[in-house]
Amino acid sequence: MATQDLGATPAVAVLGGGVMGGTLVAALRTGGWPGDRLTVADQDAGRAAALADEHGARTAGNRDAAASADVVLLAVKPDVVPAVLADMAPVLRDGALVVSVAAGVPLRVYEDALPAGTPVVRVMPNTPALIGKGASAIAPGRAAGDEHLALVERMLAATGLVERVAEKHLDAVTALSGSGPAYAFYVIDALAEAGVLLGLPRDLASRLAVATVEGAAAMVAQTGDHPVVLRERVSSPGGTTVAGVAALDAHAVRAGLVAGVRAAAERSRELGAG
Ligand SMILES: NC(=O)C1=CN([C@@H]2O[C@H](COP(=O)(O)OP(=O)(O)OC[C@H]3O[C@@H](n4cnc5c(N)ncnc54)[C@H](OP(=O)(O)O)[C@@H]3O)[C@@H](O)[C@H]2O)C=CC1
Ligand SMILES: O=C(O)[C@@H]1CCC=N1
Repeated sequence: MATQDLGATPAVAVLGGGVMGGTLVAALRTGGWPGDRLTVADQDAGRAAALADEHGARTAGNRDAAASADVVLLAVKPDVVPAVLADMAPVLRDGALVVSVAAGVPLRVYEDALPAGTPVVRVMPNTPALIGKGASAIAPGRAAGDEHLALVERMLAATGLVERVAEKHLDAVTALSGSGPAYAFYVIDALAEAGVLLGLPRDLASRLAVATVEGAAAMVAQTGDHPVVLRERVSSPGGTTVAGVAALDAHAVRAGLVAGVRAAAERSRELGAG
């Protein structure tokens, strides 16, 4: 199989212009990817056109987009992946890289459907990628080398943290950071609602909840201290925080979060089973 010139700016086709496809198109453009090296396809042509217009990209159908791309980025739902692969396999350029963000779908599904030797990289991003605060993990298929991982990292340069992992970790990554923003939004909403319950104006409660979660996350990142150590520093003996944390424990909030992440990982495995 020929090798694409991955050193220049490869032509990228994004198949699926929904939440994550749109996020990645925006991140590519923010990272300096030229609009004329981006093609967007979606089964809803109007959605593809709106996304392409917003970012100065082109549109095409799945097949045409894939046929002219050096990198085909799949951002369709997991159950749609097999049909999209079957459609694009005959037209894929020699050496083209296939990247997919679909939750759960194993690398072997792509490798079995595409021409032998096609390099495939799975990515599990999350929605804060839109503002450069994302957390993504990338895992290579059998034919994907360091140059392909480096290219995917280049594509994700404007999204935030990118970690290389083995595929066996992707269900856990999906459950933790892929779905994770939803848990954080859930916590922020609950904290703000509790403030309202205690009589704070809603907008004030919301600003305090957001700043508190943002500040706590930044403190873990910047100090490198373990969250337990930082929690102890907030907790004066006999004070308000130990009373609050004891109530969280009594309501099994920690166990609930662990159960939530485990349930999401299980669902990721189910999605992969087809
Ligand atoms: N949202 C997130 O936070 C994350 C999502 N992902 C993954 O990203 C993928 C997309 O998810 P998300 O963006 O949320 O979903 P969306 O439903 O927002 O986007 C999927 C898009 O693909 C379109 N589509 C459906 N069938 C086809 C087809 N055959 N060819 C081209 N486009 C098609 C859909 O159109 P229509 O709506 O008409 O069906 C829709 O516009 C999933 O595999 C998911 O696992 C990964 C990490 C995080
Ligand atoms: O909910 C989902 O299935 C996708 C994958 C991770 C985040 N959203």
